[in-house]
Formats: sequence, structure tokens, C-alpha cells
Amino acid sequence: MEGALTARDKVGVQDFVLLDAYTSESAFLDNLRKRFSENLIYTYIGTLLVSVNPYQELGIYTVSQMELYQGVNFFELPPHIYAIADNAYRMMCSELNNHFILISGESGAGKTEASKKILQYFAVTCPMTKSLQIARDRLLLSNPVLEAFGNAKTLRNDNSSRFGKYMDIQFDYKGVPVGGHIISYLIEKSRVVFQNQGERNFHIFYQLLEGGEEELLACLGLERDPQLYKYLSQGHCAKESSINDKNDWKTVSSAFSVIDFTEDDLENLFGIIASVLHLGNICFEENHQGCATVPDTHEIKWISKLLGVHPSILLEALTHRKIEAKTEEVICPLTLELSVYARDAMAKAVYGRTFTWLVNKINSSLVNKDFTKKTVIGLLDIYGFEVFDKNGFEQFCINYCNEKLQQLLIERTLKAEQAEYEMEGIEWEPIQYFNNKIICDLVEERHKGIISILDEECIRPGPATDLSFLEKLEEKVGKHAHFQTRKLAGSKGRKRIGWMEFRLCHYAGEVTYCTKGFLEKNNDLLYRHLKEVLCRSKNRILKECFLVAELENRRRPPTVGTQFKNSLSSLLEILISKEPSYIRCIKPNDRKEPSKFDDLLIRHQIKYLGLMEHLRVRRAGFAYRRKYEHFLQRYKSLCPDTWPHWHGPPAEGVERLIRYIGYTPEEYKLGRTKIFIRFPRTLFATEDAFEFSKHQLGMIFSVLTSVECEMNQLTIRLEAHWRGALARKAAQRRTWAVRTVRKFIKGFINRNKPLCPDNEEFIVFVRKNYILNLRYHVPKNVLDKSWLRPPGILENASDLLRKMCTRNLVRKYCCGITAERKALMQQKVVTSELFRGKKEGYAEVLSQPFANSRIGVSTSSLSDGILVIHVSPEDHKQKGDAILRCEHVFEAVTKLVMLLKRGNVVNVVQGSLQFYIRPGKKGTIVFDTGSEEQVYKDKNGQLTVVSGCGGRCVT
Ligand SMILES: Nc1ncnc2c1ncn2[C@@H]1O[C@H](COP(=O)(O)OP(=O)(O)OP(=O)(O)O)[C@@H](O)[C@H]1O
Repeated sequence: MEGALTARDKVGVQDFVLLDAYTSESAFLDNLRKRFSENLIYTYIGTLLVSVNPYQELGIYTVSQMELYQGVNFFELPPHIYAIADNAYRMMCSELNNHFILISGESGAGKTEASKKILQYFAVTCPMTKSLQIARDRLLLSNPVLEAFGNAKTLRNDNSSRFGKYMDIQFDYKGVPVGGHIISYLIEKSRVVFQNQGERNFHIFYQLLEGGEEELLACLGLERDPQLYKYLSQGHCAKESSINDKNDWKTVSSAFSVIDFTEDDLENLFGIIASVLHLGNICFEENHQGCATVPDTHEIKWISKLLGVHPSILLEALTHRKIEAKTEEVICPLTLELSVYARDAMAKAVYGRTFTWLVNKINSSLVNKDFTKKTVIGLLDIYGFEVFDKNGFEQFCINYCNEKLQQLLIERTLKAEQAEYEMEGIEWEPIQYFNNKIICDLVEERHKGIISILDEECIRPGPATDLSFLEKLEEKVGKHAHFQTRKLAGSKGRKRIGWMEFRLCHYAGEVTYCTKGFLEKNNDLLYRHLKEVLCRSKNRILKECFLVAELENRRRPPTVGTQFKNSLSSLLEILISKEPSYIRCIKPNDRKEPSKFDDLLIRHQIKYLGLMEHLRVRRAGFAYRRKYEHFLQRYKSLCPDTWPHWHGPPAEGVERLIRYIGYTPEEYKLGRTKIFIRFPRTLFATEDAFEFSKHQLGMIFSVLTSVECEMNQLTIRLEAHWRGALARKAAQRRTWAVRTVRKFIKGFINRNKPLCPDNEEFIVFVRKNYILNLRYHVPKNVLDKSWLRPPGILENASDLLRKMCTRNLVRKYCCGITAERKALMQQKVVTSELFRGKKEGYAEVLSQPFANSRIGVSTSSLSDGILVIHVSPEDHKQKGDAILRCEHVFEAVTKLVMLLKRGNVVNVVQGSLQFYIRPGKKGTIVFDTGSEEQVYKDKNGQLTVVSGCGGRCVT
């Protein structure tokens, strides 16, 4: 939007929220006109796109245009349908949520074209794989088939969709379109049997006659001239210059093969289409009893052949009616009028259900068999509000649908606005708007609404008529503020409402509906007799459309009104769970002329499309809002603090900027991530200032540019040299790399051969690599038995290395042993020699080091022969120290010491010594001299050793 803010005077504003007089319908219209006259057919209201049908090719749907809008910020480029499509697609991809684009407008406003443009946009810009091209083609080609069966020429549009369409395009997690699903709404079946002057039946009938091969037509019993068929000639325009049925037939025929229609499907399908034409040509006559007869059964025979039913049964069903009495069935003849009714009802039912079958068939070809989670973008191309001179049951349903969609739009827009304010931390200012729930309730409320009253009137016993329905309405909803009839209106309004009419005050304005035909259309009755015929048809499609179970079900099928209400409520459920985008299409004139802008007609549509209401809701708070980054990026040149670069947070930059350019507090609010500007004039003033500064900057730049030019020349030359040198170096490196890789591969192949030029380098490399690797994997101690596995050619070398390594480790180990440990080990050797294999407990002792301190010897300094051998007092298993008497005490002690290899184990005591009687209990030996040697224990148990002069010891 910013891109063209300055052109606003000439081409109007790109977003209606920037209109100062946003409540004025005239200002709205002026803006639309200004833009339309410049061939600018798109304008936003916030994120809603208003599109005016140009009725000419504008060259704005090229591939380069598509590329232009791809991934670009919504407001950076002029409004376009591609921006809406791209925005929905990007959001879907980034947030992995579902979206829908609601396209509405009156007949001929460009809805179908808009949905095709969106489909094409996705087909061209979305990532695509070869295998998924089929899915894309099917999505695209389902359109001509659906249009052939569901579109027709009307006074308002040569290719008018006579059904509502919702199409889901499914995308996988990469954003590739992988499948789709279509739901159709309320096909206009009445067109099959009747067309207004200047209108046609559904395209497929004319396409078949015009394009179908001679053989095919002969098989179907058809002539090429559409004038020969009553169902095709009532509008007197079977041939229409703007429509090329022959070419369209070719497109549809080739589309059939892409969307998986078999020969058999087509045979059955065209059998049905031809049967409808034959049905229309059945003429009835009245016999003397006033009953209908068919004088010429030529058509009956063809229908029987094509639908696989018995001719006499069909004939009877068209001229008779089965009435079920309590115990039996009675067959009554029909009047001529009722036979015509039965025939038309059959044609409508057959076509209507075949259309549903067709949609299902297309869906089965669009279905994506991979059941991983998909995200979708739904396209809803639905009839807009309709107000004609005479409005009937169809307009009632269509306008009810629009009423529901309007409710959704307003609720969602309000909610979105409120959510944005909340998220941005800006105070919410309540918006006054018209809540049309009251009208929706008037139509759909259970037991009380118009549809319920109509249903009641359809099923109640007794003579119910359209008039009695109107009376019921007056009785039940007569007091409703949005309902009026001639009887209820005051003297003023009375004139404008007919006796058979009621008026609803819709959100978009008043519409008067004529109740004529309401009951019949709501009932959509197909006589049971005819239903039976169709249920027994051999035509495979009809078999699927008319199930025998239906005959067995005695319950009345839901009426058309109720079916429509239910399908609308499921549509709304589908939509509510998705993120919305809206496109409102406007028809500029009734004559399908380019460049003609009919003020009155457009004014009506602005009203009916609810555009003013939408604008009011969007503009209630602030006209403009942008992320700080974007706002700053655009206008930073207006403030010296933010130009050329602002290094702080963008919000602060914007604050500094707007303070500098003088925004007053009522003009703006600062949210968490966005600036909100209340009035368009504030934004325009900023934009003007921006344009001025751009101009000035331009002049400075032009001076700088000439200096810069020379610099640039030099830089370019330098860069060229530098790039050349780099390229040469890179090429050399590449050649070297290729050669090395080749040698390596050759070496690998010949690795097991004896050393030769082919494997020499490879083996050197492998050897080096192994040795280098081995560094990190040598065993750390003598017990570590691990060894890095060598390549085949290095096995011998590896063995030698391993031995060297082990020897080295053993040597290192031996050098590290202390003398003490060595002695201990020697003791163990001796123990081993003595006890190994001879004495139990040897193995346990082996692992425990012998303690040096465990054994000690004590003797006295006197001449006695007493010798005490101390054993460890901590060992509770020991009995205590040993006291020995020995004649050769010197010899014994010396030998003991030598055996223990420890000199410090002998303790020569004077006077007394202590010993352990048992662990924990000590005793004392007292040594003394005396005349006579003796050893004795006194009363206390103390041992005394007396040594005589001769030094002899006694125990
Ligand atoms: N963007 C466009 N550019 C050029 N021509 C367009 C464009 N949109 C619509 N038209 C023209 O207007 C005609 C009617 O458009 P379209 O069939 O899309 O209307 P519609 O709203 O779908 O009508 P209906 O409700 O009757 O189906 C198209 O056949 C085409 O000639």
C-alpha cells in the first residue's frame, strides 16, 4: 500500500481504511470509480479485497506478476488477488494452520474467475514434484468438468455457476498441493426443465450435441440440433456467439481422462444426459377420462434403453401414481398436468443426483492417499446476495446463506480486531455494529423459524398451499421486526408488497419474496412410482444415486430447505476452524461491457456485500497499523536520529521519529510490535514528507553518484583481476584433488598386491595412518591386552611392534618395583616353593602381602635362654606370643633375623618385657639375676626368670 500512497489523488486510495470520510458511501464509490477508470480493479479494506470485474483482459495475471507477489509483504505491492492467495499460503506454511478464502458477489461479478486465478497462482508458484503434477492437473481440470455440468448461460453471465462451491486444496508439509475436496451446494435443478428467455440449460447438453462424435450421438439417439429438444430451446438462445461448445467439449473430454473417468463411467453418464433430453421431448395427451397418455413412445424407448428400465414400467410411472392405502397399493392415473410435473420431477431428480455423483467422483480422483497431516486452503465460491424483481425460494435460500456468511465475517473481523488490540496492549474501544443474528434466527430457528414453518406446512395433512404457508408465517413470525407482509404493513408499505409475498429486512436491505412455488420447491417431490423405476435402473450411476434402501425407508426425506440449512451449518463449521480471507466481487454494469461503471448498480452491491459495515468495523479504531520495523524502514529518512541507520530497538526508533515529525498523542498509539495511526491524514502528511525527503536525497545522491562512478570503475577492474586469480587457484586445487582421489581409488583396488607403483602411495598412506592411529591405542600397562587391528599388509610389522611394546611395558614395570616390594615378592616366591599345591589356603594368602611388622623377637639382656616371638596382637585368631626356651639363643635369634632379612626385629630388653597371653590380654616377664637359675609364676600369674651365674635358662 505504501508503494502508491502518493498517487492517491489520481487513482484513489489502495485501502478504503485510508478514506477520511469512511462512513460515506459516496466517498467509497468515488474511490472505486477513480481506480476502475485507471484499470485498477483491486482495492483493500484492511485485508479484505474488493474486486471489480473489468470485463476485459488487463494483462495482470502473467507469470511474472505471480512471481512479483510471491513471498512479498502484503502491503508492499498494489492490491491484487495474488497478494491474498500468497498471504494465505505463506501463513499456512509458516503457522501450519488451515485457511479459507471466501469469494462472494452477485452473478457475473467475477467469483469463478477469481477462484480460478487463485488456483492458477498455486499451480504456478507452489513447489512441485513430478509425481504430484497429476494432483495439480486434476485440481485444475476438475473445473471445466464441474462448469460443464453446473454452469449455464444466464442473462447476467454467459458462464454462470448454478451451484455453490467449496473446494479444499490440500498441501503437504512442504507446501506442495497434493489433493483436494469439493463440496457443492444447492444446484439449480429447475434449470434442467425450464429456462428464461435468453438463458440456456447447463452447458453439457449443448457441448454434447455440438462436439459429440456422430457415433456417440447415434448410440444415444440424439440429433445435433439443440432446437429439437424442448429442454434446450425454451430460452431461444441455444447458440451463443460468446460460447464455443465444440471447443469446450474437447476440453471436457480430455479432462475426463485426467480425472479418472472410465469408458464405462462416460457411457453411463452420457446415457443419463441423453435421457434427460429424451424425457423433455415426451408429449402427453389427455384421453376421454381426462387421464394422461403418451401417443408416441419413441422417447420412452430411448430412455428405457439408456437407463436400463422396462419401457412399459417407465410409461406407467410417468402417467400413473401409486397411492398406498392401509393394506394395499392403488394405482391411479395422472392428469396431463400431473404427468408433466412427474416427467419434469424425474428429469430434475436424475440430473441433480447425477451432479452429486459427479462431484463425488471428482473427489475420489482428487483424494490424496497419503494420510499424513495436511494443511488446507479452502476456496468458497458462493452466490452473492440476490435481489430481483421477483424473488422466489432460490433467492430466499441464497440470501439466507449470505446472511450466515455475513455473520461469520463480522464476528471474525471484530474478533480479529479485538485480538490484535489485546495482543498489542491497546485499549479496546467497543464498536457499534449491526448483529444480524436476529435475521438468521428468524429464518432458521427450530420450530419457530421460516424454514421450520415451511416444513410443517409441507408435511401437515390437509390442503396446504403457498398462501396457507404465508398465513402461517403471519401468525408465527408476524411480530418480528425484520418480517413484513402486505397484511401486516401499514398503509404506506402495503402498496409495495403483493398478496402472495413476504418481505425480509436483511442486513443488506429489504427483499420481497413471492411464496409461489415455495412448497413445491421445498418438497422437491418425486413420485414413489418413479423412484422405484430409477432404483431398479441398470445404469450404474443411477444405481448409486437411487438406492433401493430409500424405498424401504418410510420416513420422509428432509426437505430442500432443511437440507440447505444443514449443509450451511456444516459449511460454517468448516469455515470457523480456519483462518479467513475475503474477496468481494463487484459487477460494474449489466451489459458485460469493459470500462463502464454503473454508479447505481455498484452502490447496490456495496450495500449488499456489507462493505460499508465491514469498513466501519475496520476503521472504528485506527486507520493504519504497521510493524515498527516496516514503519521505520520506510520513514527513517525523516529524522536525523534514525537516518541512515537506527541501531536501537525499532519501537524506540519509531517513537523518536514520530516525536521529531510532531505527531500529537491523539493521532497514534504505540503497541507492543506495531504503531497504530488513527487518521489517514496523519499518514498522508508523513508520506508527503517522505516523498519530499526522497527528492532531496535524490539530488545529493546524483552528485555523489558521479564520484562514485569512477570509484566503481576502478573497483570493478580490481575485482575482475582478483576474481581471475582466485578462479585460477581454485581450478589448480580442483585438478590436484581429482588426481589424488583417482590415485587413492587405484591404490585401494590394488591394496593386497605386492608393493608396486599402483599401490605404493596408498600403502604409504595406510601405513602412516595406521602408525599415527596406533599412537593413541597402545596398551597402557602389562595387563592391557588390547591392540589396534592392522590392515592386511601390516600384520607382520604390527606383531613385531606389539612384542616390542610388551617388552617395553614389562621393563618399565620391573624398574618401578621398590626394594621392599621386591623382598615381599621374594618371600612370596619362597612361600610358593614351600606350599604351592601342598597346603590349603595357599591361594588366599598369595594375594595378601606379608606384613613386615607382624613378627618380632624379644630376649633379655641377661644370660637366660628365654626367647619371645611376638605375633600380631590384632589378629584375633592368634593365640598369643610364643615363649621359647632355647639353649642356643644367640644362634636361634641370628638365624631368625637372617631369615626375616630384617635387623630391627630383635628387641633386647632389660628388667622385664611385655607379651600377649592372647589378643587383648597382656602379661609381663620379669628378668632378674640370682644364685640359681629358675623360672616361676607368682600368685598373680606373673612370670619371673632368674638367671644364674652360669647363664642357664629354665622354663
Ligand atoms: N478478473 C477478470 N478479468 C477479466 N474478465 C473477468 C474477470 N473476472 C470476471 N471476468 C469476466 O466476467 C465473466 C463473469 O465472471 P464469473 O463467471 O467469474 O462471474 P461469477 O461471479 O462467478 O458469476 P456466477 O455467480 O454467475 O457464476 C467471466 O466470464 C469473464 O468474462
